[in-house]
Amino acid sequence: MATPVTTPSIQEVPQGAGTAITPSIAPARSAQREGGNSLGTFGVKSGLAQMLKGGVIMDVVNAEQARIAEEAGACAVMALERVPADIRAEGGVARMSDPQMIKEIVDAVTIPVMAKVRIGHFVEAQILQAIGVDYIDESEVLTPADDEHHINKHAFKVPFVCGARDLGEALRRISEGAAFIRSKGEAGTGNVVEAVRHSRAVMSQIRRASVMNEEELYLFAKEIQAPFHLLKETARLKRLPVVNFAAGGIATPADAALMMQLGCDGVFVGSGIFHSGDPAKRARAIVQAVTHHNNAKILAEVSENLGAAMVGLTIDPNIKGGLLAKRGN
Ligand SMILES: O=C(CO)[C@H](O)[C@H](O)COP(=O)(O)O
Repeated sequence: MATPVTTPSIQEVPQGAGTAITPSIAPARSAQREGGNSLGTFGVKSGLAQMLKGGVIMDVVNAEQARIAEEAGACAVMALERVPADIRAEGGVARMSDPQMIKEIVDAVTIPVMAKVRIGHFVEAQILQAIGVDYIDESEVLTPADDEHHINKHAFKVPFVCGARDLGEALRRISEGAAFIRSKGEAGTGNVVEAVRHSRAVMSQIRRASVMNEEELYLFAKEIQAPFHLLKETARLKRLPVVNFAAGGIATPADAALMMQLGCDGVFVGSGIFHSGDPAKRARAIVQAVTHHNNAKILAEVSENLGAAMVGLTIDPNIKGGLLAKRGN
């Protein structure tokens, strides 16, 4: 398990959710696996996610890659059969990965293991919870199973991560029980522009909300289709009430540092590492870049001689595989 990086700071949680407490990550994982029933509150789930702050979460498709990620300093891995660039290139229906393959990755590392389910596919989520993954990503990278409903994430003990393009989308996911938000970006492109767009959108809407009075907040909640109580809490905190990572298209140490300087709490890197010339070196460099995101000298050092970066794609409406970020709303 990862060494805790921060102490959970969220004191107020979504209506109907449990009480925030300071969690210990290891008992939470073992209790989840043993089917314990006392760890499912929103406070615990969002508190566990706080421990990943300042870290890099890397997509891995086998135990060997998971070990490389852990040695490079990843704070967690995302276990999946195909990284987004391959899902995009190969097409077809992308589903939850084989539980056996996920279990091999869980057994290979000591850091938390995440795995993806299709949007709305609550049975895939039941399966991942049963095999003891640490976090579930209800992800637009997989083919949606339900084009109207997301999973009721309050019904699960395991914390969920969800993607968002703006503040309204982020708060709708939190109201469904997401304990961790990430930008959608445009996964599998190696192009950071959409992650920048989505993270800037969330942050500028939070800045606007933070100076509104209550009447204005009611109107803004209607405009962005966000639950009022969550918008009010976000305005008070001047940040999302859960951790907010960047994801989708991050391929270089400079991309990762850019997202951190824009105010993200950490980054996901999928295709960018294991589709590059020297995955171990790039993985270490991206971890260093996130840690030292404000130090241009260190950023220059870690950016040297990394070998080939993944080939990037221009994002246009005819992009192969379509725009993944448009899935789910
Ligand atoms: O869905 C994800 C985060 O949960 C992916 O891990 C992430 O978006 C990867 O994208 P990319 O391959 O562009 O880095």
